[in-house]
Amino acid sequence: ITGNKGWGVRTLQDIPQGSFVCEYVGEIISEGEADTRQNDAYLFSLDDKYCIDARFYGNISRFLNHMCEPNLFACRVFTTHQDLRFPHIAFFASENVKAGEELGFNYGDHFWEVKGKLFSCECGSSKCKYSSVAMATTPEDQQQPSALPDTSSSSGAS
Ligand SMILES: C[S@@+](CC[C@H](N)C(=O)[O-])C[C@H]1O[C@@H](n2cnc3c(N)ncnc32)[C@H](O)[C@@H]1O
Repeated sequence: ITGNKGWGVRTLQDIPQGSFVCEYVGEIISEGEADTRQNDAYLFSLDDKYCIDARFYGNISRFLNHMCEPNLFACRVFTTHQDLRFPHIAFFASENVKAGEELGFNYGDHFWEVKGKLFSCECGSSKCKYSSVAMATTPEDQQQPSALPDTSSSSGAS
C-alpha cells in the first residue's frame, strides 16, 4: 500500500537502466466501448481509437502508479505483427532503480487534466506537477509576476 494512491509496485531487485520490466496487458477495446465502462482507472490509451483496459484482465502493470519523476517509460513495441493500431506497450527502466523503490510511469497531461478535478497526485516528488499545492498554482498565476507593470526602474527616474 502506497499512501493515498492505493496499491502500487515495488521492485525486489536492482533494475539497470534500459531493462525491460513488464508489459501493459489487458483487453484491447475501442474508445467507444471504453466510454461505456464505469471504471476508467485501468485504461491505457493507444491512440484516438483504441485503448487497453486492465480492469478485468491484466497483470502487474495495472498496479503501476503515476510518478511525476518516473523510473519507467512506456514504449510501443511490434513483434509478431506490424499493425500500428495495436502496439504492445512495454515498460523499460529510464534510470537505474534500487531494490525496494516504487516503480511508476508518467500517465501524461491528459490524465491529470481529467482526473485532477477529482484527486491530486500523491507521487511525493519535489517536482510534482499535479499535487494539491501545484494544482492550486494555475499557469495564469505563474504568469502574473511578469504581467505586472515593470516598476523596477521607475524609482531611479530623474
Ligand atoms: C492503473 S491504477 C494504479 C493502481 C492503483 N493504485 C490501484 O490500487 O489499483 C490508476 C489509479 O491509481 C491511482 N493513482 C495512481 N497514481 C497516483 C498518484 N500519483 N497519485 C494519486 N493517485 C494515483 C488513481 O486512483 C488512478 O486512477
